[in-house]
Amino acid sequence: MGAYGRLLRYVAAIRSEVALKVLIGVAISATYIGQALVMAKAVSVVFVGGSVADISRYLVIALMAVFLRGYLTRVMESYSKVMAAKVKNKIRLTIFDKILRLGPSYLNNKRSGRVQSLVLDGIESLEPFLVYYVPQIITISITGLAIGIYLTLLDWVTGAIIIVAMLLCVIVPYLTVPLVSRSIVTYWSSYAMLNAQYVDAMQGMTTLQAFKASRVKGVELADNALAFYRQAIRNTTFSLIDSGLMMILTSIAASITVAIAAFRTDIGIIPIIAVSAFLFLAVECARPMADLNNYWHNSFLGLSVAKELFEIVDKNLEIIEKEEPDRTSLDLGLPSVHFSEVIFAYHGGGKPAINNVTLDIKAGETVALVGRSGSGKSTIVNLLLRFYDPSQGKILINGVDIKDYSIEYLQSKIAVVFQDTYLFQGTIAENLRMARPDADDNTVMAAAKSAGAHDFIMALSDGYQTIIGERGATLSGGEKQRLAIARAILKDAPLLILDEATSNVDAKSEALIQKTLESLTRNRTTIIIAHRLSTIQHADKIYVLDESNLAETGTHHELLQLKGVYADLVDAQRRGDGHE
Ligand SMILES: Nc1ncnc2c1ncn2[C@@H]1O[C@H](COP(=O)(O)OP(=O)(O)OP(=O)(O)O)[C@@H](O)[C@H]1O
Repeated sequence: MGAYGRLLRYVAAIRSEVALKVLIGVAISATYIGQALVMAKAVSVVFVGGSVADISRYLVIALMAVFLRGYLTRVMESYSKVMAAKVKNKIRLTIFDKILRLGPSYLNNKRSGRVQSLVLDGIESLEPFLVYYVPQIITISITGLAIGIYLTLLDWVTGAIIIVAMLLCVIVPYLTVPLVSRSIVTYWSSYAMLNAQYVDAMQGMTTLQAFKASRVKGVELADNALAFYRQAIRNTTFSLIDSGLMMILTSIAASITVAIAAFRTDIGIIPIIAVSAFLFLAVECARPMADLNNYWHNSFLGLSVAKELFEIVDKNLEIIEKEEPDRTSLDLGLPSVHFSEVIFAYHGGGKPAINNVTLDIKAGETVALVGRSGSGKSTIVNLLLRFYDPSQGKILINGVDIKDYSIEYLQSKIAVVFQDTYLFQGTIAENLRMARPDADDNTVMAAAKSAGAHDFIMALSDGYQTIIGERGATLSGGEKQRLAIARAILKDAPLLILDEATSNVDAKSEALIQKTLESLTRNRTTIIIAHRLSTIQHADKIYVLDESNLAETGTHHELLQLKGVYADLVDAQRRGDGHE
């Protein structure tokens, strides 16, 4: 089914609202038709020399129709907004849910500005089609049919001309679809590209300024804005030509109708009142047609965006959940983790990010993963969280393949402190409660205290209610990391992953956090990824990765004695020439 047909399914989801809107639309048309008929009557009364009282009566009825229409139009407009909010919300939820299920691997290859344009502006542009065009075409079918039948009964020749003209008005705009849609697709692409570049420039503002590249980026943005402007003008031109053609077509049809009706009256086939009826009703047929054409043009952007939206809806999930997934085996004591000859390569990544890696982490152990940058440590975490599935090999937790677990259940049992802490626009308390929404204030505060975050939070203007900017823009790297640790403490999951957990904090905070982490790891199975090798000397086991392969395994002392990769890393760190 094409994008149009699929969009209609969303209209079906709000069918009662559409039905009510059509009803109001028909009522509005009825006021137009009523007014036209009354005016026709008034004009014919003038011709036969009727009294002023008669004419005034008709004019009063016409005036009442005008007021009633004004009221109904207002009701319909506000109702349209409610409908629009409902249907757009429904589509946004569907897309958002799908993107979440597609997971990080999907977004890795996308520009965030592009996805943002699609989900926000793209869905916004569906409103004219879903909320205006579709109800209008149903309304026109009903009222057009009624007027057509009425006029055909008055005079079938003139009535037939009006019906043919109305059909042409619906069909003709479709003939320009190939031309206009090409132009709109280009328009949308240049808009999405401009948006993506803008978001990119905003996010990388500090880098641009540090490298004095703001001007170059500004010129690039200006060029793209110009291209977008040109495309917008081209679209408007197409739209105006099309609307102009429609206006000419409807005017010609109305004039021919009235001329033929006048001629047939003159030769005595139809009465004079019929000419007046044709005169006014022909105009009433043209008006909703012009509206329809308008809605059609406004719908075009949405219709081209819809294809892109449905590409997301149709995208196959790479991470598929089992039909009746396991939701219990992770509750059986502390988890053990086993990687069995796991191989994994990212899409477009070329060589495997981890190659034939076997790990054996016993329940309650604290193990460390170390290795040079790019050796595959974070990839192991990504696989454990099922952001990706291994190309070969198996990952077992508590002896069960992680593919057999419900993804939500699996992820609820793992607390991670990522290298790059993501904080959302909102209060500190809200950001912490993400880990456990039902946590009361005391529990939130206790977690922050344990993570060494309480003091700096209290020093902020509104304490836990302080709003932190997007991505925690108003906090230092170390502060963000302590909030991330507090989140992990709040989550209270049996498997804890600390990815470079203390890399962003000063020596004093690090000592404090180390103490917290020691108590935190006591009743958990913990995987620590650390470049500061001093912090993992007491780990039960250290796995050393080297160029995607597992190079060495052992305790700190055993590995030092091996005088291999680990000993080199420790040596390099001692000499103070960086982490590697
Ligand atoms: N999303 C991705 N797409 C493609 N390749 C990736 C992706 N993420 C990581 N890689 C590649 O996979 C390899 C392993 O990366 P990984 O992030 O696991 O290393 P790491 O040991 O955690 O490095 P670091 O200590 O610098 O964080 C690297 O070669 C990296 O370039």
